[in-house]
Amino acid sequence: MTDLSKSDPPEQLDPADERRATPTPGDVILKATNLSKHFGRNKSLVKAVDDVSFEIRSSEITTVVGESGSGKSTLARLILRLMPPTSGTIELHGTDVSRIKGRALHAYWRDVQAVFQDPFSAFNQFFTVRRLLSRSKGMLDLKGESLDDRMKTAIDQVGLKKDSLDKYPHQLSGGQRQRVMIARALMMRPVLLIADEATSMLDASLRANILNVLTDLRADTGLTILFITHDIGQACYVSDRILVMQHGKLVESGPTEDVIFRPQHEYTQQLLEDVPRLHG
Ligand SMILES: Nc1ncnc2c1ncn2[C@@H]1O[C@H](COP(=O)(O)OP(=O)(O)OP(=O)(O)O)[C@@H](O)[C@H]1O
Repeated sequence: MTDLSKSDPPEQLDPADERRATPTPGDVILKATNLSKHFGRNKSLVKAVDDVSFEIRSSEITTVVGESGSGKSTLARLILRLMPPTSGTIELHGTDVSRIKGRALHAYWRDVQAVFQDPFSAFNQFFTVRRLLSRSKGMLDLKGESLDDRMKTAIDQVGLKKDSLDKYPHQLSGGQRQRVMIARALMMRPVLLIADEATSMLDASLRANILNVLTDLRADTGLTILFITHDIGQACYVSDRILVMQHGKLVESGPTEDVIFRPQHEYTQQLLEDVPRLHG
């Protein structure tokens, strides 16, 4: 019989790691405070993101909605840390990540993954899905799991069959390719998945399909998602919370029900007028 009193004490987790490992649904995992990104100067100054504050909660789908040019993609790029903010902060699990560099930034890029509009550009037409997914091997923290198992889990989570791994891009539909891109992101076991206009290049039926993949992931795995769209109808379909952006400003935010059925800001009301059936 093992003498438990003599066994090694359990490894102590850093409090931040502990929160990461077991986030409670609804906990704030990412917090943006007075975040701004300005381009140009003087007369050509563009305030793409202008003093924006919000929180993203664990196991929720938060959607940023706004018309073209409202600053959605710039906000996504800031959160992805593809560029530094002009001012303001981004905290992940309470740690300021707005200006991190080097290894810390690489670790952050594992935690915060993204899928973009165009599921075609990332594919090399001569590579199978397996080869495409294997390319992220160097960035993965497999924790003893085999690469093959990690790939199969991810493919399964997005509702693709295992034989998809041996397919070439031309053998997949646009929707299937976008699922592969989501699987590639999931292989990193991200804390947050950003889907930036991830359905825009798909036709209506495939669009619904991808939205369902996202809502299923949230329901089945507790994944936290930041969904970015110009379409308030899609925002209503998938979101727990909605953030409405206009000219770089956050003009309204709240639980989906409140924003959709009791919009306070004129701009939100205007966006909703374009979706009469939904509003009715
Ligand atoms: N690198 C840049 N240099 C200068 N201006 C930029 C840059 N990136 C974005 N902008 C400007 O910032 C504003 C917001 O752009 P952004 O792409 O974030 O909006 P968006 O809501 O995502 O629009 P879309 O849906 O059309 O992509 C626009 O006026 C855009 O021209």
